[in-house]
Amino acid sequence: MIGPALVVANISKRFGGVTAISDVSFEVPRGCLTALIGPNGAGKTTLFNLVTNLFPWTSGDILFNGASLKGSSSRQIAALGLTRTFQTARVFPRMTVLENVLVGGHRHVRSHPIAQALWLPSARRDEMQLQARAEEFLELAGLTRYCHEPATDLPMGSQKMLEVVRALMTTPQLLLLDEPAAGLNDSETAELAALLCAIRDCGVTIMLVEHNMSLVMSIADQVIVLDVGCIIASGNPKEIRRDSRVIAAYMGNDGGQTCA
Ligand SMILES: Nc1ncnc2c1ncn2[C@@H]1O[C@H](COP(=O)(O)OP(=O)(O)OP(=O)(O)O)[C@@H](O)[C@H]1O
Repeated sequence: MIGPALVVANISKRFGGVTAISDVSFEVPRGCLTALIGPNGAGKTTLFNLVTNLFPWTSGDILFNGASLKGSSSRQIAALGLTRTFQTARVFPRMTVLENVLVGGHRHVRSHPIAQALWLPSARRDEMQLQARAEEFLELAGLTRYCHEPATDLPMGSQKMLEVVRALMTTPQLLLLDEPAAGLNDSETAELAALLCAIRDCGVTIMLVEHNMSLVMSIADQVIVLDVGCIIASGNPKEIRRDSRVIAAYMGNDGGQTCA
């Protein structure tokens, strides 16, 4: 596949009198890690919600692999290979870590439902392949030792990693991660950074919304900065770090965020 993975073209979104996104255009290059940053209320999550069609946009278009996502349901978008995680970790309680990961892969089981119900060899083969893939991803994320633990017993950082691993089981082409480092300590953040780089290096395109600037600046290939629904800057981390509009936007924010 050639061309950008995602094209956002002149997208606007209004909620009543509030313009949350105003004529925003950008491209997400294939195989790269793009970070979407901006002060609180800039419109980052709204943009993710538009890409995954949680609600319709007011004008413009969003193309995934060259085709418009307009009118597609969230389920159809997921089937195209676009997977997202949410700000708060959503692990399934009463399931182990491994079971949580397996849930993410069941859409890809090819055996016939009757073969699955009767536990025929084709179904057993599918399940074994799925489990092998899940174990591989858990190892990549350093979660193997928790495999058979209840997922809710994991520390928050590991639950966030688990969510990313479960998303990987859907074989995404584009992974949208909403604040994956929120609530993580420094060593958990470093583990997450390593996991995201490994995923990107496997060819998966990643787009993340993130407030942790040192994480963004250390792993992003491209950074897009939103402020009050508009793009105020885009470029590589080096360019963004010294952009006066970005510095001004963050200096005016009370959240104590710095663009270091
Ligand atoms: N469902 C909604 N109904 C009305 N207004 C909304 C809705 N969702 C978002 N908004 C408004 O859109 C603007 C952008 O919000 P959004 O949550 O996208 O910002 P954000 O950059 O993700 O912020 P944060 O970093 O705090 O999560 C805000 O003014 C917000 O109040």
